[in-house]
Amino acid sequence: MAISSVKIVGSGLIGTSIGLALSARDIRVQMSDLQPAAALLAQSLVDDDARFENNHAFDVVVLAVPPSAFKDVLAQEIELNTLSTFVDILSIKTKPLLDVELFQEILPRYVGTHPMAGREVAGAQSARGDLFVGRPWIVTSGNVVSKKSGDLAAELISLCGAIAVQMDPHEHDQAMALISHTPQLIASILAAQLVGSNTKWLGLIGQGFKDVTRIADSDPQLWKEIISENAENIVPVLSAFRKKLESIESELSNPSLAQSIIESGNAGRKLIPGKHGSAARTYIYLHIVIDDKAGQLAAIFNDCAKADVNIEDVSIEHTPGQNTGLVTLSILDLGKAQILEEFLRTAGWKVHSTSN
Ligand SMILES: NC(=O)C1=CN([C@@H]2O[C@H](COP(=O)(O)OP(=O)(O)OC[C@H]3O[C@@H](n4cnc5c(N)ncnc54)[C@H](O)[C@@H]3O)[C@@H](O)[C@H]2O)C=CC1
Ligand SMILES: O=C(O)C(=O)Cc1ccc(O)cc1
Repeated sequence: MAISSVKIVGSGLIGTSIGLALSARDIRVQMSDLQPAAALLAQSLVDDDARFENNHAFDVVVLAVPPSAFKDVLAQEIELNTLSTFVDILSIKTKPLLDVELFQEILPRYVGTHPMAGREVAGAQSARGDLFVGRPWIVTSGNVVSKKSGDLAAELISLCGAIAVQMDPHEHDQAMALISHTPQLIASILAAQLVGSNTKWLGLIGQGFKDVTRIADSDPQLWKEIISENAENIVPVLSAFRKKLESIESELSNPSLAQSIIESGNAGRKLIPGKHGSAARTYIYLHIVIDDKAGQLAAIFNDCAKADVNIEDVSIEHTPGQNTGLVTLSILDLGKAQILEEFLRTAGWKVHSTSN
């Protein structure tokens, strides 16, 4: 392993999550931030015992700041770290590259990246060491990067448990417009429709609305930067969306049109890859009705281990006050799912299977 120490500039959600992941793999980490309180909190969470000399040569310096702070932080860190590899994790890639290109001499030591994992809540207090596990982590720097720096960035991504995906910066920004930035805008606009609406109706809101609008809780200060800096790529996606809305507006009373809208959505959802960013998979779901008492979940997992069947995912539905709950296990292999279903049924569980 080549990385032994890392400096992380920006002790917020992403910087601290990277720090936690690295520290768990015995990498020494220094957290830093414009706000001393943020840096102190992050350092306590990540690696309270870390002590570095003033002129310590970090293997990697991670720039985990908002886009607006990027250029100044980069200039400052280049001065301080004459040998380090620099890795940024900004959500946009074309504009920051122009800033990096002002420092031609560091291009071989500079790797632009973007972890495709995050949360709608900011700050070190929201960080999670497992945030990146199994997630794609885009790398947008190409041939100009030295082998050493490329390898260090790849190692950092791997230590965080993520999967590196190579991409051109322009293509990255176009892709983000479709899969991240326009959805953020639409979720925000949808949630904003609630403002001033009937409070009795608000009390009826269920999980569907919450699922679709979770990211409407995102940080306006960060997103004003991401959206405005990628406006060029977002506008065509938004226009196509607007045209679609206009085309269906006058015809919604037509049941077959309404059906085709929902069917197109079903088709789009099926295209979303499953675990590890691979192609969409077909899962077998085992639904287990459980009694509302302590230890049920542990007992199910215990039986899964006894049956030697790998569980890809698990979800729990439970209504407070109701004396039953529903645990759903996702299994990839049909044969294994059948073995587990039989095993659990014999062990006394109420099991029902479905597939997607
Ligand atoms: N929030 C998310 O889900 C994701 C965010 N990103 C990117 O990560 C970067 C950071 O975002 P978050 O961690 O969510 O934000 P955050 O607000 O949680 O953390 C940013 C931190 O940077 C610090 N900072 C600001 N200016 C600074 C400066 N000049 N010097 C040192 N520190 C400075 C702030 O004080 C704050 O602690 C952004 O560029 C964002 O695009 C990437 C993937 C996901
Ligand atoms: O909260 C979520 O699910 C996200 O998808 C967060 C996110 C925000 C910004 C990014 O650049 C990448 C991921």
